[in-house]
Amino acid sequence: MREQPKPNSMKKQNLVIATRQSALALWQAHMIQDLIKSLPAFANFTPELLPMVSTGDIKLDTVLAKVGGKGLFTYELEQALKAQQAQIAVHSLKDVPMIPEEQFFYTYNARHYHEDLAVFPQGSPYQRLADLPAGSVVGTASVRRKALLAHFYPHLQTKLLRGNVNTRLAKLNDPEQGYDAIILARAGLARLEFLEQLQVEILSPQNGWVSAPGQGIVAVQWDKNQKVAAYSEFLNDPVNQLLTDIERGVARHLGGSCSLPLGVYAGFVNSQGQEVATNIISSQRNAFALEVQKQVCSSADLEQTEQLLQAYQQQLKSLPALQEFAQSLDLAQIQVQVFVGDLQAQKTISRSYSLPFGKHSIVDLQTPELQAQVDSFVATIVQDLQDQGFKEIKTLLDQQLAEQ
Ligand SMILES: NCc1[nH]cc(CCC(=O)O)c1CC(=O)O
Repeated sequence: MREQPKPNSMKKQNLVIATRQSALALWQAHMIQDLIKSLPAFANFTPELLPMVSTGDIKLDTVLAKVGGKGLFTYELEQALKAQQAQIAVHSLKDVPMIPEEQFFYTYNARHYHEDLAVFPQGSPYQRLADLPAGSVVGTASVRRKALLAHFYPHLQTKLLRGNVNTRLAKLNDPEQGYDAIILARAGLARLEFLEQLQVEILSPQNGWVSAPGQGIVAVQWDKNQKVAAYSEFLNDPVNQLLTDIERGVARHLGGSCSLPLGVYAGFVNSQGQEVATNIISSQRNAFALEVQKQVCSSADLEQTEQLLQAYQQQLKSLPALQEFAQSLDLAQIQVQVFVGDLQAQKTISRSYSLPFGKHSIVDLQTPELQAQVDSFVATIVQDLQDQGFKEIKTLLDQQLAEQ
C-alpha cells in the first residue's frame, strides 16, 4: 500500500482572509481564522488576515439606500479575491448583495442573535422606544429600520446615523449629537461584548420588528476560480444555509438590496408553536460534523479533496448519533416573518408564512427535494407579497426616497 503523506510533512499553504478593519469585522474574521485552525480538513493551510478599507467605510454622510447598496462593504474585498491576493473574504451576511457575481459563492456560520436592539444613552431614564416622549430622535441609516420606526413608533423622529458600531455608540453618548436612542444589531454588540454595559430593548421579529435577511450570520465568500474553494463545505453550516436561502431568496425576488425597507426572518418552530433556537441546532450538528471530519481526515490524503469531501458527507449522513439527535428534535415547520413598509408608514405589509418540516430532514438538508421545496415556498411568499400590494409600496417608497 502506498504510504499516505502526513499533514505535517507537507508544505503549508497560506490561506489569506480578506476583511474590513472595523472592530466588528476583525472580530468576525478572527472567528473564521480560529475555526479554520481547528478544522482537520484545513491542516495544510495557515490562515492569516488581510485587513482592507471598503467604500462603505469611507462614504459616511448618506443613507445607505442612496450610496447604492451594490456591494458597498464587499467590493474591495472581492477585488482582492479576483486578484488572488486573498483566498476567502469574511462578511456580515447582511451586507452581502443578493445577487453575487457568477464566480463567487458563500458558506454560512452560526447565528447567535438575529434581532435588532434599541440602545439608549448612558443615564437615560428610558428603556423602551414606546416610552420615549413624542418628537424624540432615533438614529439609524437603514431604510428598513426607518420604516419600522414609522410603523410602530409614529411619535418618534429619525435622524441619519452612520459609521461602524463603535462610532455610532460614541455618537449616542455625545449629547451634542442629539440622539435619544439608536438602533443596532444585537449580534454586533454581543460579539464586541458591549451588551453588558448598555441599556437596550430587544426588538424581535416575533413582535413584528423583522430583522434584515441574513442578519447575525457571518458569511465566508469563496471564489470558484481558486483551488481552496473545494474545501468550502467543511466550513459550512447547512442549517443556516437553508434558512438563509429562504430569507435571501425572498429579498432577491423582490429586487431587494439595502434600498428596500424589507425585513425577512426564517426560523424553526416546534409542534407547540414555539421557536426552536437555531444556534443550538447548528452547534450540535457542527459538533457531529467535526467528529466525522477528524476521522475522515486522519485516514486520508488531504490533497484528495474530492474523495475526502464525499467520505465526509456520506459518513455524516449515516452517523447514528446525528440521526438520534435529529429524531429528538421537534421541528414542525419553518416559519417566515416578513415586513415591507415605506418611510412614512403610508402602506405596510406584515405577514407570516410556514413550511411543514419533517423530523428527520435535519440529517440531510442539501437534497434536491428540499431545495425544490424551498424554491417553491419562496415563490409562494413572493407572489403573496405582490398580491398584498408590494408593487404599490415600492412606487411609494421610490417617491419618498427621491424627495429626501
Ligand atoms: N451594516 C453594518 C452591519 N452589518 C452587520 C452588522 C451587525 C452584525 C450582523 O448582522 O451580523 C452591522 C451593524 C448593525 O447593523 O448594527
